[in-house]
Amino acid sequence: MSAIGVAVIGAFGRMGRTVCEAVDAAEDLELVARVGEEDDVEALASTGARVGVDFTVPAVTEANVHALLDAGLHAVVGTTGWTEESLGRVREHLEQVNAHRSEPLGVVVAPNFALSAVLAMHFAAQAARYFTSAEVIEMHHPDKVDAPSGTALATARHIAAARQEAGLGPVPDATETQVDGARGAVVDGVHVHAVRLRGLVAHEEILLGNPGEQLTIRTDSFQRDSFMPGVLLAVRQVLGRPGLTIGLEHLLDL
Ligand SMILES: NC(=O)C1=CN([C@@H]2O[C@H](COP(=O)(O)OP(=O)(O)OC[C@H]3O[C@@H](n4cnc5c(N)ncnc54)[C@H](O)[C@@H]3O)[C@@H](O)[C@H]2O)C=CC1
Ligand SMILES: O=C(O)C1=N[C@H](C(=O)O)C[C@H](O)C1
Repeated sequence: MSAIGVAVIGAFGRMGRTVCEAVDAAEDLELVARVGEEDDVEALASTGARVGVDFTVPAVTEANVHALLDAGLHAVVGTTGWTEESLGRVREHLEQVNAHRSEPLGVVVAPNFALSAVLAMHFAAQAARYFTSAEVIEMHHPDKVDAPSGTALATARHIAAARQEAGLGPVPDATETQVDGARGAVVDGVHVHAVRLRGLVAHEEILLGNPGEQLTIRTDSFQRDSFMPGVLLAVRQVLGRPGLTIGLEHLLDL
């Protein structure tokens, strides 16, 4: 069987370079294009690429995905910054293009491709209904442009959904006076704190508290290699997953 042609968008960034190496090293994949800021994503139609992998910046990732779909490519996206609205536009675009195609296109968007992070989010959502308090602390390298991290946003939203389903009320918090920002950002009622520190890569702690006890769930990516098994899994599976898939957990049957 011939190798799957892969184009990497954001190929000269931290994640893009690591993805290029991982694709190069995989026997069933062929790296056919490295796309930088000056390159045209729609031109990928003539490169033999079947899947485009996007690790760029929040400001451009949605436009890149639309351009990939217009060029007839599947997309795997790790870039953060997605909203319900931007995901909705991709869903609509997929419906339009797939109505005219014999091989329907798929898009996988995941805030984190590391197995430890995906499991941490999953376990946190499972545990959330048993705890009165829940807070998320994400810790990253200081070159990261967005805060809080996409992973922390997703974690907080999963926790909030689990709390709501279990009928839990707001987390207890008697804070009345504070320095602005001292309690972090509040995402669907869950406080999220962002640390930026030289030496870190990508880390997250989920703190769950009850009277007299605490559960801490922690994930650490010490190297960007940690994201690669998930990225390659998504590249291989997106070919058989028409439409929009949000989160690696769906590819892991969690
Ligand atoms: N889902 C996941 O598992 C992970 C997601 N990320 C996310 O991936 C994104 C990238 O992270 P890093 O690689 O650390 O950032 P980076 O800043 O090192 O790389 C971004 C690259 O995108 C390029 N770029 C910007 N606009 C472009 C365009 N229009 N076309 C092509 N390339 C363009 C930049 O020149 C740069 O080389 C961030 O949103 C980050 O949060 C990072 C690690 C893991
Ligand atoms: O920018 C990063 O480095 C990371 N970004 C993603 C996020 O915002 O969640 C994934 C991981 O945390 C690394």
